[in-house]
Amino acid sequence: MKRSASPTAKLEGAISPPADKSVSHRAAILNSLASGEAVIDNFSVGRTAAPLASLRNAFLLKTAPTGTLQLRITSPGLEGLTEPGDVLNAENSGTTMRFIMGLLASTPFVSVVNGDRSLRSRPMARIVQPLRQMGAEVMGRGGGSLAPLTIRGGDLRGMEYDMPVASAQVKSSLIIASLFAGSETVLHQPALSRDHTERMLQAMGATIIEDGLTLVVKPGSELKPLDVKVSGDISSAAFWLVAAAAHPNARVRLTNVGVNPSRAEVLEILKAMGANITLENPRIEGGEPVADIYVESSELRGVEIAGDQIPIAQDEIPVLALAACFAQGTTTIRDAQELRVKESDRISATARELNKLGAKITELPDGMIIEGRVL
Ligand SMILES: O=C(O)C1=C[C@@H](OP(=O)(O)O)[C@@H](O)[C@H](O)C1
Ligand SMILES: C=C(OP(=O)(O)O)C(=O)O
Repeated sequence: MKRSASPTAKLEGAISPPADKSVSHRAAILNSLASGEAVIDNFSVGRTAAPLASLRNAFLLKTAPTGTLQLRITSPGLEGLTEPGDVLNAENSGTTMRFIMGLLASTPFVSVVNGDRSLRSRPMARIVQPLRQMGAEVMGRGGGSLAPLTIRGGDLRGMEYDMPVASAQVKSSLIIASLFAGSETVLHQPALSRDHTERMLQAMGATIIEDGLTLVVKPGSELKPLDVKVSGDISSAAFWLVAAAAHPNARVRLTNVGVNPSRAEVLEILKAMGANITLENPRIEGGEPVADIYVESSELRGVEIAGDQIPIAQDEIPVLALAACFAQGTTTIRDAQELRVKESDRISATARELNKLGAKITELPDGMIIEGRVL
C-alpha cells in the first residue's frame, strides 16, 4: 500500500542524542589494554558497538553492565590476555575488527577474527600490510586482504609509515600496535581523520606526539584505566540538524553532543549551506569538546564538499545529501570514494533511496551531484 507522509507544522524541542559509537569503542578497547578497572558511562548500545561486549569472553575482560548504559570493565592489561578459545566475531563492525587486530598484533598467541557477510567483503589489507611490516603474522583470504583473518602477534618493531588512506580505524589500529612495539612509530596521515584515540590514550598516559598530520607513538608508557563519560553522537544529531534547518518552522536544541573538530565537520558544512546553528555551553569532558547545539529553520544553499572535508564528515555525507535536496542550487560531493567501502556503499545507497523519493541525484565514482529544491 502506498502511503504519503505529511510534514508536521512545527518542529520544536530539546533532544539528547544517543551515545557516541566511536568514543564507546575506544573506551572499551583502550581500557582493555590497561590493567585495572574503569567505568564507562552512557556506553553506546548501537549494533556496531555490541560486539565489544561479546568479545569480552574471548579475553579475560570482565564487563559488567552496572546500569542500563553503564559498563564496568576490569582487565588484566594486555600482558594478561590469553589465547581465545574460539573465533572472535566482530559482526558488522569495521571499527571492532580493525582495532582488535591492532591489539592482537602485540599478543604472542593465535587468534582468528571474523565478521558478517558485509564485514568479510571490506578491505583489510590497509591494516594487514602495515601490521605485517611491524612483525605480526597475519593470514586471510585474498592474500590477507579479507576476513576471516588469523593473526599471531609478537615482538613488534616500530616503523615509519605513510598511510595511503585517511582512516581513523586504520590509524587507531596502528597506534594501538605501536604502543607495545620495541621502538617508536611515526605515522604520516594524508589528511586528518577523527582523533578520539589519540585524545583518550594521552589521557591514559600514553606518549603520542602530534605534529600536523604526523603522529609519533613512543612505546613504554604505563597505561592507566580511564573512566569515560560518553557524550552524544554528532552523527545521530546530524539528522535533527538537517530536519530543523530544512523545516520552515523549527527550533531544536541538541544537548550534550560531542563536537570534536576532527569529527564535526558536518557543522561547518551546514553553516556554509546557510544553516542557523549556534553552539551553546561549550565545554571539555574527558578530553573531548562537548556542547549543546541550537538550530532553527534556515534558507539552505548548495555547496561543494570535497578534499580534506570528507574524512571528517564521511558518516554524515548521506544526511548532508538530504539537506542538499532542500537547498537552493546544486551541491557537489567529490573525493568520497571511501564511502563505497563502508558497511554499505553509501554513495549508491543514498542516491538510489533518495531518488526513489523524488530527489535528483547523479552518482559519480567518488561522490554525487545533487540538485536542490526538488523534494
Ligand atoms: O574510528 C571510528 O570510530 C570510525 C571511523 C570512520 O571510518 P574511517 O576509518 O574511514 O575513518 C567512520 O566511518 C566509522 O563509522 C567509525
Ligand atoms: C561505519 C563504520 O564503522 P563500523 O563498521 O565500525 O560501524 C565503517 O567502518 O564504515
